[in-house]
Amino acid sequence: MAKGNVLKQKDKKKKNEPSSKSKKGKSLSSLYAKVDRRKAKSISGAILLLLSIYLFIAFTSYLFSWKEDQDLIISTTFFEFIFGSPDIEVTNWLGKFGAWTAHLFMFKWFGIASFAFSFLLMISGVRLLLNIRILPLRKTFLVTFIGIIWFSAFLGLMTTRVNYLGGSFGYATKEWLTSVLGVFGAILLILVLLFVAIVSLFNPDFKAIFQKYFPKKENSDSTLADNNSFSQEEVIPSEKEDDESKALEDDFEEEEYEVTFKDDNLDKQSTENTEVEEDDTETIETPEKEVKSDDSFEVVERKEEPESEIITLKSEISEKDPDDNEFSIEVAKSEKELSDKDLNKKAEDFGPYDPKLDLSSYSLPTIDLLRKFESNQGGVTKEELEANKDNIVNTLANYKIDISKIKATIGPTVTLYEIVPAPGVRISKIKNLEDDIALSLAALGIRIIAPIPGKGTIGIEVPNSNPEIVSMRSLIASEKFQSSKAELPIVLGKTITNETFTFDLAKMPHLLVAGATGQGKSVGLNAILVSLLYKKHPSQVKFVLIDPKKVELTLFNKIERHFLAKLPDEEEAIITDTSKVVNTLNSLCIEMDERYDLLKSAQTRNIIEYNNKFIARKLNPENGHRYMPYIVVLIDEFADLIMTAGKEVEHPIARLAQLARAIGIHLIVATQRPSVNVITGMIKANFPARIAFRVLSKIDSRTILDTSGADQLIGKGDMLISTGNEVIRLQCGFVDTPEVEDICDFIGNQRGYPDAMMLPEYIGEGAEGASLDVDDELDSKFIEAAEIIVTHQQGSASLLQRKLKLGYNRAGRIVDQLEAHGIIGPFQGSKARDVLIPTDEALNEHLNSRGLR
Ligand SMILES: Nc1ncnc2c1ncn2[C@@H]1O[C@H](COP(=O)(O)OP(=O)(O)OP(=O)(O)O)[C@@H](O)[C@H]1O
Repeated sequence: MAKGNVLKQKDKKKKNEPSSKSKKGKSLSSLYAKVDRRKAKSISGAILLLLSIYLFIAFTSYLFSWKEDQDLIISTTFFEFIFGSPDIEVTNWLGKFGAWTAHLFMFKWFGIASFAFSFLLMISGVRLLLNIRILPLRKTFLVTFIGIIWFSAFLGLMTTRVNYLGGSFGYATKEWLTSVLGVFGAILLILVLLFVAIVSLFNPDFKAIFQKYFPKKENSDSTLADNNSFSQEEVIPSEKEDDESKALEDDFEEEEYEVTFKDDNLDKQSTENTEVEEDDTETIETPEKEVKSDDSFEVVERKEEPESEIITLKSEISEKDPDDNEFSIEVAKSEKELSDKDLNKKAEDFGPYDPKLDLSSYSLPTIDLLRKFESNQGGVTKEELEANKDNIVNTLANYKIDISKIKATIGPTVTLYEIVPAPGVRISKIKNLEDDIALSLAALGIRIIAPIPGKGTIGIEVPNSNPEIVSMRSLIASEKFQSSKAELPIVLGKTITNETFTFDLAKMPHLLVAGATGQGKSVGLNAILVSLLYKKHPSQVKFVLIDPKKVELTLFNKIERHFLAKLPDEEEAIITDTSKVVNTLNSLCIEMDERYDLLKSAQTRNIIEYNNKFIARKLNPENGHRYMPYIVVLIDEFADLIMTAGKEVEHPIARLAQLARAIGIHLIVATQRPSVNVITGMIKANFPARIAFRVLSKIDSRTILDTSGADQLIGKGDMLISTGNEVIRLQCGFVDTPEVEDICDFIGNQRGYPDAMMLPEYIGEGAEGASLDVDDELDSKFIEAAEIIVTHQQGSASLLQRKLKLGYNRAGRIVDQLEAHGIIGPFQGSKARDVLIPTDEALNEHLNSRGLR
């Protein structure tokens, strides 16, 4: 900040105090700003809605009244018609203006397609007035405008003169098109345009549609349908094949591509074999041919062993046509090429996996949800600077410390006076005078940094008498944050040299936050969450929020379906109950272990490499691979947890803190009471990055930062952050509860996932159901699980996890129970277990005979 800007008039000062009295004024002004914005939105929304209704009625009425009104409108000008003789009587329900508007839209412009304008006004109005998002606006406008033009042109073709069907536009288009292309050509062009528009806007799967309405005979199954398919769903039925190939080769990539180009093989095979058919009628293996001629044979083969069938086909071709060497070689060649080239081509054709696709219309919160603090710019007057400087110099002079230079850097809440001592002055001498200097400056929160690392000067931080609020808005809008390429970018505040302070949580990799009550800890935590919400898509990061105080984080409930993760079967995503905290932390440990397994099987070292590989479609989801969002675990009031659950909490936290960095789980642990029995050695050792708001004693400061200083902060967001090697003083960005609420509303009102992200299930030792065993009570989902296993003929726990949305442990237990009841075979290493019951009917009988139903 330029010095000129900083030196503010004293009379402005009072307004800048964020607390108590002035807080009221501030929140009022921001309230006005908000109310004004809302008002403007509501008013324009209401106007659009009314316009929409007006147009709709005018257009509808026009359909009945156009004959009577048209003469009146055409025979005169607009002004004469509207303002001229009151004797002119129109039939339109909305009078002259209604008649004229409808005439304009329906007759002069686009005909009956003009109704779409009313529709567009309606969805815009509802969006502004009620903040309800019926449809994505941009796409709807695009589609509707194209639709209007097309319809008008299409209906124009049907008419012989200008009328309300296609309007003048439709008629003119028809005239021109028919003169250029003739009637038939014009119709053809219009239909082609429709097709092009549909394909480019919606890209429908014509094959699927065709199959839906003209299903193949039960036997023809997937031969042709699968030709182009590479989607995850469609690969699912072939799980059994996967399992077999798993046994052969652990390499998931190859497996995936086998599934992929298998289909193309069939395609190619079919064309090639059709040629065979011409030459040699003996080659009955032609898939297409077989579909037609011998359905049952083909189906059995295809359903159960499509892959091995391909192999059979290959060998049969080469074996059965030994004379036709040329032809055989051709087949072999093309297959080799497929196995190498198609592999890459498929991935290229299909494009990389896009984790955001499920919520592709998601938009990041807009900056206007955050408040401006323009009228609250704090600052330091020249007199204040002079007075402080004189005080420092005099105090030091009293102790016979000479200084050769002094320089002031003004920050948002603190001014840093940098002193260059005269030669021969011992630094420790100045440091020891900390309290005396503070006394003579009559200010709280003096901090002496002797020396400032890397500068060779001694710093004395003196709080400004009129601290400035650092608005979250200014931080989020800062270029530094916006251009940040960090995985988990966080903007926390401004340094005392007024630089925006950003960091990457993924690199920290965990944060310990401490501060006495009322010093800005909750605001700081909100600032961290808000930073992530302003940068990340719901598919990229999930929060686990633990809030024993029960009130601090409730606002974030609204973004449950977008950003939160929770235990299965839990109603509330935000955890307030200590016993559930233990389960959640242990569940996170399970998630961590699972992620490590996945990383290992993908031969990657960390989440970034893993996700990149997944995005490049080199990992097969059928083998349990999935895109991994980062998980940020935020624990507010850690002391409470340690007091109630002790080691039970400490142990999983220490484990996560030690191991979770590579797999994208990051902890933020906050506490009011930074005593050694809360922040134990084990916790401390694993949290190199620590934040301290003001604490009450030097001891507390040492407990958190390993150095004093936090006890001398001035509160209200004044903080120190230690990243292991240096301690930086920051003024934390201020984000108020209504702002957080607005942001959560903004996100919550958008389309979300069906549910919060499910963490793996963890059942603690003493918890209900822990003793559930094969011999004991069956799991409530046992029957459902058995049915799924038998229907899919695949005995795998991951299938159950997916289909029944179960945690890892519970699915594992159900699998054990299924084995005990003879429904699936024993564990076979990497291969899926055998399913011992062939059909649903057999399963029914089996369950009945054992009295399980
Ligand atoms: N960064 C900031 N800038 C300006 N004022 C702040 C800032 N942070 C906090 N404050 C002021 O301090 C008050 C208390 O902050 P906050 O609620 O975050 O404290 P806390 O440490 O979380 O307290 P507790 O632990 O009791 O919840 C806020 O209402 C606000 O007026």
